[in-house]
Amino acid sequence: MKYQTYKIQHAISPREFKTLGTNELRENFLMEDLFVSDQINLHYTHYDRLIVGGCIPKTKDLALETIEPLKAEAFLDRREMGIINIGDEGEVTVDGQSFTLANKEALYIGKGAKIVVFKASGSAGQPVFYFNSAPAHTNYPTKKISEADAETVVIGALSTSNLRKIRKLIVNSVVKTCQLQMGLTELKEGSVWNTFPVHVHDRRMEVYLYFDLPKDQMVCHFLGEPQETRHIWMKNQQAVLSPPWSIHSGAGTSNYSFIWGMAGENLDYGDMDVVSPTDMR
Ligand SMILES: O=C[C@H](O)[C@@H](O)CC(=O)C(=O)O
Ligand SMILES: [Zn+2]
Repeated sequence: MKYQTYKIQHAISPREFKTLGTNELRENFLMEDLFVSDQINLHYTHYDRLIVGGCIPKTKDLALETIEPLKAEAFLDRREMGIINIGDEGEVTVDGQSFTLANKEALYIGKGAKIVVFKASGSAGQPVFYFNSAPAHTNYPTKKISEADAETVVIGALSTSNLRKIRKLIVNSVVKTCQLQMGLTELKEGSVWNTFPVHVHDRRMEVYLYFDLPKDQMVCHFLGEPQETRHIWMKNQQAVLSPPWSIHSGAGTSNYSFIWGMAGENLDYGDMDVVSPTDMR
């Protein structure tokens, strides 16, 4: 398929992780060019087989095609998927049913959906769709999740530069999901640290997409075991993988938002092993 690309991301062990230099770290964890006009770009990861994707349907509709590694007729034959729009209002169709997604709205698509189409923007504003897909054991109904449907919490404080609002969009208290969980966190102006104090959850992998980062600003993302950390400098609209054994946290040169997505063992959002800041290395 000309407008669709995919890349395989192999799993890295903690032992191998320690030996990686800057370029190898970036190659194995950073997804730099997810969003290209009129293209669907996918990363098939070997962390819980989560697929990370992005697309900007500008001049043509982009139908999500199966990819060879799935050995499946349709992309979602054995998978579920969550889409979040980080651009202007746009439309996605699932087997002919249309869903309008405003900025920061989500769509859960259940296993077995045959045809998913990201509709061209035409002359309206430009939607930018980000999505995660994980293997699924059963079919749950496709459902749109708006901000009003989400479970929202405000945590952190301005005094510790980590005041942020977490919008849990695809979690089991909001929508039936097999293993995929997704949500969106917005840092308040003046706050730069996400997910601090840090945590790991060896039961689940995670992926972050940073967005709404002002021009020329960067996020320094931290990963690795809590006592063996590394960093990756990231630009707006780039995503980064977090193996189950890794922390996932970042500090920006301004405030920003990010989408988190997880797959793995359980659906308990709060199941995290928190690390004391003074134990970090
Ligand atoms: O396991 C959960 C994820 O790491 C995120 O939801 C954390 C987050 O959004 C935050 O603290 O800002
Ligand atoms: Zn986490």
